[in-house]
Amino acid sequence: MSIHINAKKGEIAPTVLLPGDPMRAKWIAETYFENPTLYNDVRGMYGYTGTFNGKPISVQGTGMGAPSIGIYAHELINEYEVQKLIRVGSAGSYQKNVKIRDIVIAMAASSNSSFNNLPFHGENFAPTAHAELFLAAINVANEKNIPVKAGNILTSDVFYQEDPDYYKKWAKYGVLCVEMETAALYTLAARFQVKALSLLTISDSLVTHETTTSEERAKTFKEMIEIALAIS
Ligand SMILES: O=P(O)(O)O[C@H]1O[C@H](CO)[C@@H](O)[C@H]1O
Ligand SMILES: O=c1cc[nH]c(=O)[nH]1
Repeated sequence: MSIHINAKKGEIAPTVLLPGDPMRAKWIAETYFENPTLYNDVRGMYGYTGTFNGKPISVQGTGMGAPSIGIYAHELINEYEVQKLIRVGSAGSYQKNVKIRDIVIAMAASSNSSFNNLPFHGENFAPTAHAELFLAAINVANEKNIPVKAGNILTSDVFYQEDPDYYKKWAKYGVLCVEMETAALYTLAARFQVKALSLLTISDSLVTHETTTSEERAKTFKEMIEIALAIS
């Protein structure tokens, strides 16, 4: 057992899918896993292990923001020897051509979070996807005819920005969308030499102010989960 996960050693698979929402973890386990077993309910942050096509796989809710995913990723890697961490999240679009329901694969994660500033003392570490996982995800998307966009994203500590135009400075540099965890995940994966990738589905747009219903989100999350499972 670790501080935030009450699983025994060996109960978590070497590959873990990481949604922010613990209810999405439950949905993924119950929809896609064979024989899912709940291994964690500490703080309601559900974690399940099952198999997919006979291969062990886990899914663990991470909560929202860099500090929260930082705790779960750290414990999964260091206490449970997880080797492959695949975030399956939602994000807000920063570009006109990144539309709601689109899937974005995060090549890199810019950030306004202090998560990376603290260890690097103000110098800049560039958090990037694991190249092998990134290429595998692009190949699966092509094989399955699932359109995806890939590029730089923003990991933000703030969901409700005071300035409604805040997004524009990032958009100008080609940043595709905003979410709240990937930079921390990629940095920890680099630190502990494991593989990480973030797959994101656009749930709303900062540009057009469109949003998706929960039903629509579940439907498009399906394609993102299909990619994640295929590279797991
Ligand atoms: O849908 P999830 O994975 O939680 O991701 C996004 O949604 C949350 C904000 O609503 C943040 O965690 C953000 O990163
Ligand atoms: O962090 C997030 C996630 C979805 N939509 C946003 O606007 N921000």
